[in-house]
Parts: sequence; C-alpha cells; structure tokens
Amino acid sequence: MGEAPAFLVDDLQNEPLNGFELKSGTCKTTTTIGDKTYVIGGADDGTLSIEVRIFDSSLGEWVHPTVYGTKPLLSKGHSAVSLNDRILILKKGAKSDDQIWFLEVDTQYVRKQQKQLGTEAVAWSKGVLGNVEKPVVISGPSGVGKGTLISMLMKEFPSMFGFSVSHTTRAPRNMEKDGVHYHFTEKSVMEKEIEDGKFLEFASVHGNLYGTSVEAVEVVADAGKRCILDIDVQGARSVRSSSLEAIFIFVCPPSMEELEKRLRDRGTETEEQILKRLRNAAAEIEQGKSSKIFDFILYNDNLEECYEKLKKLLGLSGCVAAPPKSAALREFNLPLDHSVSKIDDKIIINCISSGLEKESKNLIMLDVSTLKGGAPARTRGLDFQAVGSFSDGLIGMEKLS
Ligand SMILES: Nc1nc2c(ncn2[C@@H]2O[C@H](COP(=O)(O)OP(=O)(O)O)[C@@H](O)[C@H]2O)c(=O)[nH]1
Ligand SMILES: Nc1ncnc2c1ncn2[C@@H]1O[C@H](COP(=O)(O)OP(=O)(O)O)[C@@H](O)[C@H]1O
Repeated sequence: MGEAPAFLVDDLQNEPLNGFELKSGTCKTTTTIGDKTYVIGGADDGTLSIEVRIFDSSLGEWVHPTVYGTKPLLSKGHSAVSLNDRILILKKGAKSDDQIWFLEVDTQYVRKQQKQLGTEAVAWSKGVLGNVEKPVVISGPSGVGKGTLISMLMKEFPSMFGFSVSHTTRAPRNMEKDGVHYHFTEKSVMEKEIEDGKFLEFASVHGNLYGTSVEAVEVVADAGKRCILDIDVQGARSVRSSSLEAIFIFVCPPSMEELEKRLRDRGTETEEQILKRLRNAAAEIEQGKSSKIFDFILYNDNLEECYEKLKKLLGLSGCVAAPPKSAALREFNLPLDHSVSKIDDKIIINCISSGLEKESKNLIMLDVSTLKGGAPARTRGLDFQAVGSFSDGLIGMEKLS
C-alpha cells in the first residue's frame, strides 16, 4: 500500500476507463472489477516486466499485490479486457507466442494464495491457442510396474505421449539419466524453487523430495503431446485439487508378496530402502483404493493384459500411432494499431492497417468460453477466428455472432 502518483489518481478519479489505455504513451491500462481497479503496465524494479497495482475504492487505498507466475515482459502497449475472475491482456507488437496473457485476480488459485498470505495477490498465466488432451496421472506403490507400463505406452505411441520429468532429491540409479528419468536436484535448490511457485505439486516420498514442475508438464503440452505423470498418491491429490484437469489411474499389485518379489528382482534398492518402500506400500494401496482421487484402478498381474486395459481406458485399443497434434494449430499477429471489445465470451479485436490508398480493417474473434488450466501454468483452450477484412463501411456486430 502507499501513495499513488498524482496522474494516476487524477485519471482514475476522472474516468476509470475499463480496459483501454490510460494515456497514450504511458502504456498502462485500468480495469475495474467490483471495488478494485487494476492498473497494469509500466516496468517494475528494473526487470522490464509489466507491473500491477490495485486501487481499492472501498478502502480508498493503493495496494501492491503479491504477483505469482511468470510476468510478461513489457511491450509497445497492450489492451486489457475484464473476464471477471481474470483480465485478458493482449500485447501489442509482441511475437505470436507472447501476445495473449491473463492476469488472474479472483480464480481458485489466486483465492488460495490470498488466503494463505492474508493479503492481496494476483497471478500471471500465459495464454496458448488450441488444446491438448488431458494429462494422465499414474500412481501406485513402488515396484508395481508404473514405469514399465509407461515405457510400453511411450514406445508404442512415441508421438502421442510425453513424460513429465519430475525433480527429485534421491540419487540416480545406474541407468538413469539426468533430465530424462528425473531432474536430480539438491534439496535446498528444490525447496527454493517450490517457494518460488515453480512446482505444480511436490511430496516427500520414501524419505526423498519429489515434485512436478509447472514447466515439466507445459513443455509436453507445447509439443502437442499428452502428458504422463508418474507421481505418488499425495502428488495425485495435489494435482486433483489444482487447475490441471487430468485422468487419474492407480496401479495395484496382485499381492504384497508379488510386489516384494518385483522390488527385490529389480535390484535397484538397498535392503533398507526395499523395507521402507514395502512399509509405505500398504498405506498407498489403501489410499489409492479409497480416496476417490482416482478415476480407474488397474491390477497389474499379467503385464500384457494390464497394458491392454490401460490402452483401452485411454481410448487407444486398435489405435495406430498418430502424428503429434500441433499445440497451437494456428496463429495470428496482433498489429500495434487495434481496438478490443467484448460480446459475451467473444473478444472482438479490430485490427487497423493503413495502406497507401485506403485504411483496411481486419476483425479477429477470440473465443474465451472454454478456457482450461491457468496459473501457475499456462491457460489453454483459446480459439480464434479471422472474421473478415473490410475497407469501407462498418460490419455490424450482429454479423459476428
Ligand atoms: N508427488 C510426486 N511423486 C513422485 C514424483 N516423481 C516420482 N514420484 C513418486 O515417487 C515414488 C518413488 O519413485 P522412484 O524413486 O522413481 O521409485 P520407484 O517408484 O520404485 O521406481 C513413486 O511412487 C513415484 O510415483 C513427483 O514428481 N511427485
Ligand atoms: N506384470 C508384471 N509381472 C511381473 N513383473 C513385472 C510386471 N510389471 C512390472 N514388472 C517388473 O517389476 C519391476 C518393477 O517395475 P517398475 O516398472 O520399475 O515399477 P514402478 O515404476 O512402479 O516402481 C520391474 O523389474 C519390472 O520389470
């Protein structure tokens, strides 16, 4: 909280413009939602990223919120449109993969942070055109065969699935490669990154720290692949309550004796570690079966049969491996000169370009009705349509719907 620069207070008092540039050249926008006016723009603390400040009219005070997520870098200006729980930011003159952003102000994620902090918080999430299929979360006790099943899936459908490479503080096994099986990490480094909000979930498992970074899941989705996460039950519970929509599968052993045999035969753990994993297995199986986290329970008795069942529930039976889907099917370029309006869940972007003879206009319609994901990760599910190009007269808005 603090004193506001005079020009901002004046401008807000004169006219709280919803979504449009405060003053030409200031590169700031104001968006009012309820009692709060979000002033977005300008660089903070020399980092060249976009700053956010809030004027709370019920208190008559300025608030400096805690800002989560990767902040967008400054551009030559931007437009802002309120979607009530978040503000859509369209950066002018930015590259096509950097022009759509969301400042979340009242989403589930932001409310959770506000509750924890006891102060105002907002979160940035980058917008991505197009969709990917729901990630697949696979959990189960150590030695049940999760890794084996995942390897079979990735081998048969290499272009369809991508593995979320977790971080862990445990030591690598003989054949394990850093960055492929895990990101092997120092505990202090991982703890700092968790504190910085870089992890979707994390848990202490068998005495080591494991976690899924936001980036681990996003890089797979960016490649247009379906992400597979091999995480424990605590991690699955965290993902279940996050903004990531996924399918949750729990893999069970046919018996504890068979589980012990597989762990011993694998030969990757010391006796002490094997005993610890077996002790934890009973509780994991109990939680996996009863917790309502999981959509499906698979018994891994006969490996081939279990793999067939896994493929069936992922809709892959009799399926031929398909080429990867492009995450962003199409793209558009947002010119410097444009204006933005909103009709229901459609954002109408009016692009103006001056040619030699006459001014021509293009309309782009951005559909925000099926947004998916969000902070601390990217926001997907955005679709757009180039509605038309015209050089004279006005296109009535009714033609857009
Ligand atoms: N919560 C969470 N658990 C993880 C993550 N990565 C791996 N695990 C779980 O940690 C446990 C131990 O994994 P690992 O050391 O590879 O041993 P393994 O399961 O016996 O092969 C397993 O239950 C994994 O599913 C992660 O990113 N988050
Ligand atoms: N259905 C099965 N029958 C017999 N052995 C199996 C079966 N599934 C996996 N295994 C073996 O059990 C061991 C543990 O499997 P792994 O995939 O490493 O388990 P997890 O990743 O769940 O810890 C491996 O040696 C693997 O070859």
